[in-house]
Amino acid sequence: MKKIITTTKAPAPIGPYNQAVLSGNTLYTSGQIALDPNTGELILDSIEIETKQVMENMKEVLAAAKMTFENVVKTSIFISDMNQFADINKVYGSYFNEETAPARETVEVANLPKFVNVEISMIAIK
Ligand SMILES: C=C(N)C(=O)O
Repeated sequence: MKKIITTTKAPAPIGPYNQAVLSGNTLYTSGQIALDPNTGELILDSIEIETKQVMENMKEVLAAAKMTFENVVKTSIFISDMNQFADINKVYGSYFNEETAPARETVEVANLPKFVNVEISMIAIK
């Protein structure tokens, strides 16, 4: 069974995808970028602020499926510049307990939608 998860508290999709899909007990989220859900504007003031907006968006997507970051088992981080790895890590890490942090990969890519600097997707289990 596939249940589409949507919330107005996170940015609306900017393409042919949903914010998240629940299959059984497993939630697959789309990648979040630093769009402000209220204005539709990008929040790119600094890499820290951008990463925080991504994580806040993701928090709302998880909440729409009645989950929290504690439910997350795997994340994928796409970044435009590996030199920003440490700053992104600092903000990202503040959302998780170090002992129970999810598995993840971080990859540098040539470009991201709307030319943002960071996009994060997650898999969570109920
Ligand atoms: C922002 C996205 N998740 C996308 O364009 O796929």
